[in-house]
Amino acid sequence: SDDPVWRTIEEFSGYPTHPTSASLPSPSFSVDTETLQNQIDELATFSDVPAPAVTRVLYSDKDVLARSYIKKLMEKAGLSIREDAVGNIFGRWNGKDTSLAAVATGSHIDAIPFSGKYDGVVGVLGALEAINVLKRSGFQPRRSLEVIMFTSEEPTRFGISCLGSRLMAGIEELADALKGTVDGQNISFFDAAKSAGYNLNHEDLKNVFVKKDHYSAFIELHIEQGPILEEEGLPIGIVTAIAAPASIKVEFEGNGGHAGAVLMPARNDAGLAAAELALAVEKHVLESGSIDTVGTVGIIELHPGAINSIPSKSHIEIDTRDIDEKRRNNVVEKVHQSAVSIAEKRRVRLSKFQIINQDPPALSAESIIRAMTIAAEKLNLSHKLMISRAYHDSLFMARISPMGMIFIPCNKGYSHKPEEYASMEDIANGVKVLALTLAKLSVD
Ligand SMILES: NC(=O)N[C@@H](O)C(=O)O
Ligand SMILES: [Mn+2]
Ligand SMILES: [Mn+2]
Repeated sequence: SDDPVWRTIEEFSGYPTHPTSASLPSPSFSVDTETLQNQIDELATFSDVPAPAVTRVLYSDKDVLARSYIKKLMEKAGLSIREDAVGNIFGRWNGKDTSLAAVATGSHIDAIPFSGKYDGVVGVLGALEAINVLKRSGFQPRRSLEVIMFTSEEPTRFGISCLGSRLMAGIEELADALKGTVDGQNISFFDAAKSAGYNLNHEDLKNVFVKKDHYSAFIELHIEQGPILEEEGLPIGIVTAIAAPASIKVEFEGNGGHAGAVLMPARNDAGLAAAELALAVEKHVLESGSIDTVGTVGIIELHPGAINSIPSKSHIEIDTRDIDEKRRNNVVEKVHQSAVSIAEKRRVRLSKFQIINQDPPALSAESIIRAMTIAAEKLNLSHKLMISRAYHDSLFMARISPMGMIFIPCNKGYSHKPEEYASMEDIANGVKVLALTLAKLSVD
């Protein structure tokens, strides 16, 4: 064919994609943008808050509705559907040689409180459309292609990020920790899962573990969640590494007391200890010597939470990241020292300093970076190599499979807020690069 994309697919698959019989209309390598936009908009309606914001928390009623919606779309795409014990959902398109390890792609649909409708969603609905694009083109994969909707990439309900992909990566500690894990309403992980239709007990968690060579490759399409691609007018980002996230839960306890009657010298205010620690996080991050080090205190809760009562207990959750694991660990250590010295100085008890996760960064596989680069070039889409400062399920899929990520621009780099937005033109470009990359990797 004279069409560069076809030539590429023919090259990839080693056989003509254009069915020779004159009867079949020649297909076009195009994304059904209207349907895809409708799907993104419809999925956003499964939310616990009114539009344009989206809140969709793990195993909530809206999450269950959204999961059924995804399964319906997988069925429509002609995929065979499987769900594991914690609700990771798999849609498979069998290749010509099902004995070969499959190529997987996917992302998440859970959304933190008051966020947008593109984070993760583009990587799930876009993956399904990439499959549809290849099917419409008459392409037949050699390796099977599998779309994965990961359970709970966001840490909202149980404070654990990438819960589904961590378990797939076989992280035993997490399986153990889930035994005693409860959410803010004291509902256990297992009870929450049961309420969403996942009747599992602790023993079942190991069945979620995936063997190292189960997949030959994993690719995730995602909005950049930063401003670079938009600022540089580039449609495609090829991710080379994902920064290393860590999260910490800290609690201080003091005597509390009456806001009027207790004089300042007699106080040991757990609230002020929390405030001081939050500023210490910022100080340690700013002193790391690198712009790549970030730190956020996204949660501070005070008990009893009354204006005229001195806080007797404070609960703080800290998120710190860096592409340099050692530098990130230094920050974690310094934050720990600050928590201890603040507790001493303010005569409060440091009742909890719990490191929830302290993950290493992940590198993309050269082979997949090459396949994504070729795909972008064949599609005449300018692109750049870049790192991801946000974490993704890819961070853990990299432990069991060669990994790669495709970024598309998003409005002003906004994310985790209702103003999050990616144009359908940019999404369609991402879907095409993903489709071509999947085609290539499925015949490798
Ligand atoms: N991609 C993304 O937003 N992941 C988040 O959970 C994060 O905090 O990085
Ligand atoms: Mn997110
Ligand atoms: Mn995401």
